[in-house]
Amino acid sequence: MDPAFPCLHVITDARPGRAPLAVVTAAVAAARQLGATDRLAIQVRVEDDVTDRALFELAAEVVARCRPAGVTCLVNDRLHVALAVGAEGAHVGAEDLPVAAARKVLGPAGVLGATCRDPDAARAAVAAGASYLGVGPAFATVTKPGLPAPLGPERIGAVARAVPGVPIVAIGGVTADNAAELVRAGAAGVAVVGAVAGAADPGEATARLLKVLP
Ligand SMILES: Cc1ncc(COP(=O)(O)OP(=O)(O)O)c(N)n1
Ligand SMILES: Cc1ncsc1CCOP(=O)(O)O
Ligand SMILES: [Mg+2]
Repeated sequence: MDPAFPCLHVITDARPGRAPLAVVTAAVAAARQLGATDRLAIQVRVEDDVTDRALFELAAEVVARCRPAGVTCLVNDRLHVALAVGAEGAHVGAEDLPVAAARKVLGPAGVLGATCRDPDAARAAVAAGASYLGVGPAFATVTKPGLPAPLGPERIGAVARAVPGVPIVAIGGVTADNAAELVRAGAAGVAVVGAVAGAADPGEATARLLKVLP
């Protein structure tokens, strides 16, 4: 697996009342303080009713904070915005462009994540051009409604074994207290919303996660 692949994906929470840019600034600063900016990715994720213009403006500000620090920036769902802001890549799921189409839009060099929940879907997504896989929900989460039952570490490990060498990013209910269990099961890293965006001190929360990840 690529040692440079970020093991911590902090996903923005742009719901009303949240402060995504303050969280991103704190997370990048925490990673910089640990000399771990190459282990951090920021995924810009907004609710579906947010306009492309609003997402573009947010993502451009995130890239402006990530690029100088060497932090990877990914954009959720909307490939055209990822390209427009010069992000390293994007993440797609079942309601987004199919992986092969997303790869075509992104080009061969982009980082393309795909959501999977089982070994067959994982093999198909990698064959279609996914660079890494987001697998979950690992544990119960209230951040995203309507998800299937949690997979747990074992089933996330089964997905990882199906696609050797492809980074598996576990997502859903992940915290600094359960992240190491997911890595032991086979995940290359984790993605979080609430554990950082909902923390009283997002920088400290980022540091705690980086300290328990490979
Ligand atoms: C790292 C990572 N894994 C999974 C997801 C979920 O993406 P998706 O299935 O497209 O759902 P939305 O995030 O669009 O609601 C993710 N964003 N990141
Ligand atoms: C977008 C998404 N996809 C699967 S779980 C999830 C939300 C994860 O949020 P949290 O880290 O707060 O559980
Ligand atoms: Mg999506």
